[in-house]
Amino acid sequence: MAATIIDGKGFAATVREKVAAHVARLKDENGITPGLAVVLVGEDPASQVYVRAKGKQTTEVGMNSYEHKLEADTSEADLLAVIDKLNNDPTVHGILVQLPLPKHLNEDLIINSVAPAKDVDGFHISNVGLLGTGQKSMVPCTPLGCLMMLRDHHGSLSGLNAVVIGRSNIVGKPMAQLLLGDSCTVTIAHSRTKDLADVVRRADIVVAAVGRAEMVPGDWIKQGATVIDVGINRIEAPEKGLKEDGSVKTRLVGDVDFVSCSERAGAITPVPGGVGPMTIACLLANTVTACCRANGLAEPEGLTA
Ligand SMILES: NC(=O)C1=CN([C@@H]2O[C@H](COP(=O)(O)OP(=O)(O)OC[C@H]3O[C@@H](n4cnc5c(N)ncnc54)[C@H](OP(=O)(O)O)[C@@H]3O)[C@@H](O)[C@H]2O)C=CC1
Ligand SMILES: Nc1nc(=O)c2c([nH]1)NC[C@@H]1CN(c3ccc(C(=O)N[C@@H](CCC(=O)O)C(=O)O)cc3)C=[N+]21
Repeated sequence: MAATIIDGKGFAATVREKVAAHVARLKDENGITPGLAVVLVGEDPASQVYVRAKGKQTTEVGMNSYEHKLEADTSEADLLAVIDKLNNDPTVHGILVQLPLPKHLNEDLIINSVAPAKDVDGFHISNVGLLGTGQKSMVPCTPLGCLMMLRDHHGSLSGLNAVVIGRSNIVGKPMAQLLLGDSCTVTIAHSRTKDLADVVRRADIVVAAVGRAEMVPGDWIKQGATVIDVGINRIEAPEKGLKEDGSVKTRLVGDVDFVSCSERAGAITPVPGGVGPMTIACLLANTVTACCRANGLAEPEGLTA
């Protein structure tokens, strides 16, 4: 049986509609417009694409978008000063510092300088601790988007075996916390895991967040399992021909081999059009949530974990 393809792009559009409706209400009833500030240091081309997409979608749902583009050689002190200004700006409800940062900047220090209440990425140690102890927090956007799709597909996740491949602070670890919060039996696999194939074969839910193109083959997937593919990998696609500069054209693939995995899975997210669009939609959702909390107002329903 061919798997159901989980339409992340469509789901994300629904999330954005809910966000837009809540933003409209905040404006009408409270005279407040939520604002999201994105800070980009340097000129990484992939980061520029994401930041542009975030800015566009932020304004489309009726929120204010503020972009701060800083030179690649910006000093730590100057970056901290920008963040401090945003922390104290009442028109800014969410702050996102685009990662990765240039090597000379201390990523942990920068992340922890964002006011936790405005940390719409959910990366601040305070939010990490709140999530880990089951308290109300800002939840990282990518895992939140994955959780929303899983809940929508399964209803309850209680008692299911979930395997998360990858243990990064931005995807793997918070994903595992959220699945545990929904009463899955959670295994976190990583580069030192023995017999990864065996571990994955036991999973009712597989979340792949590794960063290795198509590394999960279909024969690792238990019949009927749900596969969430977080990976975004650009690979050469000679079948598409050459670019103007003579180099080979590229295409995006995930961390799972979509063709063989979709033969065994019950449901699977595609790349592109799966987790990626949900990540940005959840960023907007977190910004509205942060704005409501900052103003002591009721939060939108169904947009948090
Ligand atoms: N769709 C979206 O919105 C987003 C997509 N991404 C994508 O998700 C992927 C993962 O991102 P991120 O978490 O930041 O990546 P990291 O590089 O921070 O982490 C990768 C993880 O994969 C593990 N790993 C590496 N090789 C193997 C292997 N052979 N077998 C098992 N585990 C392995 C690493 O293990 P170890 O810890 O032992 O080194 C590590 O824990 C990337 O493709 C990224 O582009 C990321 C964020 C958002
Ligand atoms: N502070 C911070 N927070 C992040 O959330 C963050 C970050 N830094 N750095 C980079 C990663 C990556 N990330 C993606 C967001 C959207 C898509 C996305 O929309 N992808 C489209 C395709 C886009 C394309 O065509 O290139 C899709 O999968 O359909 C992908 C990846 C957020 N990240």
